[in-house]
Amino acid sequence: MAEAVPALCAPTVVSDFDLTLSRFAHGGRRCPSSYNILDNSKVVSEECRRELTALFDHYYPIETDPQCPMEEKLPHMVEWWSRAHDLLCGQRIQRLQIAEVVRESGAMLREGYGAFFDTLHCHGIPLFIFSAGIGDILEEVIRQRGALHPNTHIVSNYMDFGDDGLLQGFKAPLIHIFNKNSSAAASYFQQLQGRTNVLLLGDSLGDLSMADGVPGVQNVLKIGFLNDKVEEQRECYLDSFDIVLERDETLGVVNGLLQHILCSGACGSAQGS
Ligand SMILES: Nc1ccn([C@@H]2O[C@H](COP(=O)(O)O)[C@@H](O)[C@H]2O)c(=O)n1
Repeated sequence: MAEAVPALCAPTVVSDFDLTLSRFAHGGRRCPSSYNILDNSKVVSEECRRELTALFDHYYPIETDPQCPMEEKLPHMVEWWSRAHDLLCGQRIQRLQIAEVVRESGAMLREGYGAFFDTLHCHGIPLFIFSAGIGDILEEVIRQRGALHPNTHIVSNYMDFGDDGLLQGFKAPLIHIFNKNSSAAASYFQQLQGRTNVLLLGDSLGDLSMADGVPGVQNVLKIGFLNDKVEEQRECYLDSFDIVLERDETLGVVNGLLQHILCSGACGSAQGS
């Protein structure tokens, strides 16, 4: 294991999962989000899949409408997540089926994910994944790629299984695309006290608030993956993120930045700063 970089020099990484650490597209086809992995699996009936697709077709355009203010989108997002959870809970999904569902899915992490997860682990840099997806699914995606290390902490929508092993609900609080902030992550944020630099990775404007509430933070470098509706959303993304990566399916820029930061951090500590 490489030497841990002093906390003051090293950043904390706060990242979204779906379509940020996971790919948006591959070979011209869209890759599944953690919800899509479950929706498209054999543990969901055809009828339920049709209903979930209808929800996606109705709500996704609202989620990504650059003309619609966030406050107006909010009730629609709560409605989408709640209706999808109700449908999934009617499917008799077993805890033991999750690993197989992920194995049989087309889930893909962005190119360069191995270097990304390993670098953070080796240098003792906390990785906080804040996702409005399904925690059990995304955690399994990372685990199956051998990239789930103890420096990773995930806050997401985790499934609640009953004593019979069947999905009976989702644990509170419900995390949707526009409520990712300290209210859902306050206790974990306390552990980050003293780390003043944050590298924030996201693909949605809702991801911009993910590091709000980390105590004592001085610098947040915001990197945005602009995957979809690129022309319509470019201006807004450029105004909101420090770096915007258009249709970039890799973690190359992030890995390059990490190397640079770690190199300067190590130099700084050698000079006693
Ligand atoms: N029933 C649903 C609800 C949400 N989604 C998509 O999942 C993404 C999860 O959000 P992240 O914060 O992890 O990026 C979001 O972009 C929704 O479009 C879904 O597919 N089905």
